Amino acid sequence: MPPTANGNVTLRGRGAPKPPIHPVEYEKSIYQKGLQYERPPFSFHPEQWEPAAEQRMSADARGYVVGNAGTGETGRKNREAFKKWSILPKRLVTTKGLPDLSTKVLGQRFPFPICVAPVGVQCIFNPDGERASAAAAARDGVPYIMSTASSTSIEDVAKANGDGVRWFQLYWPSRENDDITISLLSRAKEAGFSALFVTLDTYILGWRPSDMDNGYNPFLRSDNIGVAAGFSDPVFRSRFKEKHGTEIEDDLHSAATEWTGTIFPGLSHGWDDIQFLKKHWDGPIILKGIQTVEDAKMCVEVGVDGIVVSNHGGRQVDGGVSSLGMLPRIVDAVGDKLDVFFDSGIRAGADIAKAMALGAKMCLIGRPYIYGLALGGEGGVSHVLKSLLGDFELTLHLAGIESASPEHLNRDVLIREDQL
Ligand SMILES: Cc1cc2nc3c(=O)[nH]c(=O)nc-3n(C[C@H](O)[C@H](O)[C@H](O)COP(=O)(O)O)c2cc1C
Ligand SMILES: O=C(O)C(=O)c1ccccc1
Repeated sequence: MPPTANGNVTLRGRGAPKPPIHPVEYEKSIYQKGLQYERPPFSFHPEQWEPAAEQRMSADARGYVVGNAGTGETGRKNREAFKKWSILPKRLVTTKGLPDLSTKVLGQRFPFPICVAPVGVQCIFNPDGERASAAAAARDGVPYIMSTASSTSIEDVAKANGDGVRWFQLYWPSRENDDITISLLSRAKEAGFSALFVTLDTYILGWRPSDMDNGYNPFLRSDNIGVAAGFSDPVFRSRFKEKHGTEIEDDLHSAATEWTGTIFPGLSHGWDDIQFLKKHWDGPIILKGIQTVEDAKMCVEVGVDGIVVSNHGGRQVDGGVSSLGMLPRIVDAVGDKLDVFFDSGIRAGADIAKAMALGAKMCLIGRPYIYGLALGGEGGVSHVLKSLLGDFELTLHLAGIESASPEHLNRDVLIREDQL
């Protein structure tokens, strides 16, 4: 095995992950161990993760995670968009080692171009929920984005993530609740979250037939599993007491309803409000849910550090455009002015390669790691992350692509299938 190309990547700042193992080592160890030793908790086939996890979940959890908005058209388009592009493998490309998978975002170099997407209420899928996924991400050298809608408190997620890199995703309360927003941001900062991802596409949940068929809202379960991040907030707690005259614990249902209404306020903020976040967050700000060139240009204008080209996995606007479809235009318009992250539809290593070739600097992994969590807790999340990275690494290596940097992984390595 050639020496690792990225073994000596250095990371600045707090929370830099330990040098991770090279993804291909995962494959090597599996072949070497064969069937004699411990096997991964479930299949390596990325397309089997969803059906396998579905079998393990309750109908409610299944509908919630697999479900999309409306007819599911945008969810399907997200996947179809990847199939329109194909990789052009090159031959007799001599290299000194395996490809360098590192990427630079937010002024820092990271060993791998993936991070864990913010996904709410993970205790639905495994009792360890966010603790398990945050621990796996840290172990595998992948940044973890914690959702405001987590079923674990900010401080407990930070603890599980240890010296990993962690970023906080904000579901942004409306401006009359600025004190709650400030409290969430200061707790996140205090707990070592170094960047702020602000989700713009979900000020109210989309039209979700599966959840409505099941009468299911993960926040409003009788066991109150979905609300830990809010119930642990001192400002939310005192606001609730002022308003209702009781402690949260004395009226859990009202408190859960109140928390849902706080982080999904029903109306959108405006571009002017971004200045408020800049004032109260000392660190990079990334706006998540961008799908148009016009909005991407506005993000440059208001002076944020990055965007996530995302349609929330097709869960918000049914009939909306595919996220990958919009990526190249958005990159052309703003790619040299801020960092472009990408999600919605990544399911395998080749998908990461295609999104990066179209200009993304880092991809957020969404549903696949939740399937890993449902199938195998922390080990399951780790298996998914390592599998995606190993698959990505060998895809680049065997296509003669020397690194994940734009110098090597760019549009020249892709061709449109419909133009052949
Ligand atoms: C069950 C579930 C819960 C999610 N919760 C959040 C959330 O709390 N905050 C957020 O910004 N995005 C959330 N998302 C969206 C993801 O961050 C990401 O954009 C999406 O999963 C990408 O699509 P994909 O999983 O189909 O690749 C959620 C997605 C799913 C599937
Ligand atoms: O389902 C989602 O997409 C989402 O963002 C969410 C997260 C937590 C609770 C409810 C919805």
